[in-house]
Amino acid sequence: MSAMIEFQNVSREYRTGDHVLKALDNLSLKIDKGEFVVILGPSGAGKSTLLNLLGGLDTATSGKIIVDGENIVDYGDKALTKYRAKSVGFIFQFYNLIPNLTACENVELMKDITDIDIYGGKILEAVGLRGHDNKFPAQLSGGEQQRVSIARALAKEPAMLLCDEPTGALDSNTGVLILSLLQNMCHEKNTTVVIVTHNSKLADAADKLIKIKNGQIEEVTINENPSDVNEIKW
Ligand SMILES: Nc1ncnc2c1ncn2[C@@H]1O[C@H](COP(=O)(O)OP(=O)(O)OP(=O)(O)O)[C@@H](O)[C@H]1O
Repeated sequence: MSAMIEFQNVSREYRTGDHVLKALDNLSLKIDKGEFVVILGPSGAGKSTLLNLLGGLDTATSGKIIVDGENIVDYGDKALTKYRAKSVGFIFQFYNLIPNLTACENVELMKDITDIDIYGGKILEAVGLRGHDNKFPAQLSGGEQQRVSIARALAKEPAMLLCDEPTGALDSNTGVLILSLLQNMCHEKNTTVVIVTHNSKLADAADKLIKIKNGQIEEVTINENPSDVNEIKW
């Protein structure tokens, strides 16, 4: 497998007065195309910072982030916007749904940035939201809104899906349904999936487990026989 993503000596510093906090400290890692990657680490370790840098939502202080052969740290605003729109699907805890569009319309919005046919109702059904197509975000629960945002991220079939605690607001059955969908995207569409979580049980399902501590890599484990998400005892 080719290394689709490579962090080379990446640091992200935050300065407050004389104090410099290194959210990421000279971190290097590789992620292959189509890998199901789980990132674990204590609170404040730098997990979200890593995901934000990879998604082009934040800029590294130093180092290179190579994606498909290009260093995205060098991208200007226009190239970054295109990168985020075309290559990356975000599944974050904030939903960012458009309030005056229905669930189905929120998903089908992705038609504007992709060439693939998108049938909102079908994707909503896959995330367990059959029959909710015509509801507006305010008529849905927090977990349902999160599933609409997940459906929206899946709809554009991006090369990579970046997920920050994707099941945080969901009950355990729905959480497994979503994780299973993500694992299937990896296996069937060769999507690279990177999940930041506090749930260490997900480690068994990962092709690659990356543990982060104090902005640095603590351990990388390759799992030769990852479990199916549905087989894990949650
Ligand atoms: N905008 C910011 N300004 C200053 N410090 C920040 C900023 N964003 C993050 N940090 C600091 O960077 C460090 C890493 O934060 P990050 O959010 O990446 O951690 P995390 O591993 O995702 O934590 P959690 O599991 O609690 O979400 C923390 O010490 C945090 O306080």
